[in-house]
Amino acid sequence: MIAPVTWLYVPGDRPERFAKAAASGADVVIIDLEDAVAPAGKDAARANAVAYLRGREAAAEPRIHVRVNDVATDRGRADLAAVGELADAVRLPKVESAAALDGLPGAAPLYALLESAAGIVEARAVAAHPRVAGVALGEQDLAAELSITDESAVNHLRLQVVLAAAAAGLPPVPMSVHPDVKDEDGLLASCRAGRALGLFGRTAIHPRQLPVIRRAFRPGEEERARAAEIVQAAEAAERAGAGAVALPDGRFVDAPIVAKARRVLDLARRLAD
Ligand SMILES: CC(C)(COP(=O)(O)OP(=O)(O)OC[C@H]1O[C@@H](n2cnc3c(N)ncnc32)[C@H](O)[C@@H]1OP(=O)(O)O)[C@@H](O)C(=O)NCCC(=O)NCCSC(=O)C[C@H](O)C(=O)O
Ligand SMILES: [Mg+2]
Repeated sequence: MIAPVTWLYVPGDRPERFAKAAASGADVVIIDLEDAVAPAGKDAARANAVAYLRGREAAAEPRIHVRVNDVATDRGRADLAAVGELADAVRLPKVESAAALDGLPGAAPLYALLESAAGIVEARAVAAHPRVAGVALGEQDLAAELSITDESAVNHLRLQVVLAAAAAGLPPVPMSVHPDVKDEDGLLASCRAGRALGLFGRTAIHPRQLPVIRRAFRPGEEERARAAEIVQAAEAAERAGAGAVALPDGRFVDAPIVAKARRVLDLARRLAD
């Protein structure tokens, strides 16, 4: 299965926006009970999320995740108890150790947000926890803690999480939010840089960011044509009963390259206009 490309946050205290988010074309909608909601709105946000999840059709698209408050707090644990059986997955903010995930109730798949120095340092152990279905960075919190303003410095942190996820056999890591919703050029450039680092897909805060993200992660024509060439050569070799695959230019390709080429073609089809 190809991992989600677009993940759209919607604040839990804006229930009139839930249906808009669900109809936005995002692969995953994340109802946020954490930082997008002011303390005074948090009880209502949880109730809104529960009501929406109870009212939706079973197995409906897109998948709906809920970001709860920090499960080290009473509020976070109460969020988890309320939405854990209803959401398709629960997103945990500010995870700083694998031990923090031990014994969490319910069976919901958990996505761990690593958004502090401690969280990044513990990325491998967190990613390897049996309850964890995916990991991601929270770059706004990280930047605040580490005073990082340069994206090339953030890349160092991103790579640590990319490696941790891959080593644990998790899906690829989606990029963190681009906070300036009007900066489409900056978003596109940043997505392409992230893609080159092995990140895949991105969380958005506004529906207008979704087409930009899809465009950034859509394989280019040259990449698609190259993948098609590899797959055609592999299929021709298979028909001929040959083990080794040679491209018309004489280069050999092996099974992982063919598998990657098939993923590129799947992605190009999925993200075609
Ligand atoms: C960023 C926003 C506050 C902007 O809101 P607003 O100024 O009201 O947007 P617009 O007027 O442009 O809205 C135009 C229409 O689009 C709909 N809309 C906007 N945003 C959303 C959305 N997220 N989901 C669904 N629909 C949305 C509006 O309803 C308008 O529709 P219409 O009236 O029919 O024209 C706002 O976009 C927003 O609140 N975004 C989400 C913020 C959020 O959830 N933040 C938490 C995640 S950030 C994070 O995770 C950081 C991380 O933790 C880290 O540390 O890095
Ligand atoms: Mg955060």
